[in-house]
Amino acid sequence: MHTITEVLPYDGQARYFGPVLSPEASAHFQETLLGQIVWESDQVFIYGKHYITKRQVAWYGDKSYPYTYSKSTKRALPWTPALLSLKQQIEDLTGEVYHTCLLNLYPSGEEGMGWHSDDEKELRKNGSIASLSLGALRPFDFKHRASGHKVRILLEPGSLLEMRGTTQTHWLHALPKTKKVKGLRINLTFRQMEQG
Ligand SMILES: O=C(O)CCC(=O)C(=O)O
Ligand SMILES: [Fe+2]
Repeated sequence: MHTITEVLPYDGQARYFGPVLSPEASAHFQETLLGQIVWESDQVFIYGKHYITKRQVAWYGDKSYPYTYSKSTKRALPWTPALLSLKQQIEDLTGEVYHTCLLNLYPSGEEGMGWHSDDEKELRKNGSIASLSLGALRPFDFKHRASGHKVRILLEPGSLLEMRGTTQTHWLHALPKTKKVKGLRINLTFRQMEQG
């Protein structure tokens, strides 16, 4: 069984399960996803300037759900067998059902993700988001919107973090850049849609 650690002190729940995949299974899924997922570069706008990131993204789901970010809309691709297998394992662990998955590929520690919350209107309000990490170990930060309180955790290879309840309302999260990490990391966030 997994020892689940609650990482937020108040105003939401973020449950860290630790590694839920063996190193062998993690390596297998990492290779499969690298080869089979349709990865695309992300676009960001910073102070009105347009940048193409080295981070790559992909969007999969039960149906062709639209997903809008950085002013562009993508449609979810159908699940691959590897994604369905991971989705099933994660649903068994969390007791939730997910409709979509956003994948992020960080080639090294030089790529990260800035402060945000996953509170788009397409997502179920106060739903569950299950974040599975493959590859390099990376720190992951939470910041409370009102108090500024910060919490840092380490996302181990093969680990699962579930954010639920009012987490997205009260807390921001980020994947900080770090020069210390040379290896690649893949993150999968399984999400519940409002129209799921
Ligand atoms: O890579 C991560 O761990 C974070 C990804 C994330 O926050 C997101 O996709 O919304
Ligand atoms: Fe996020």
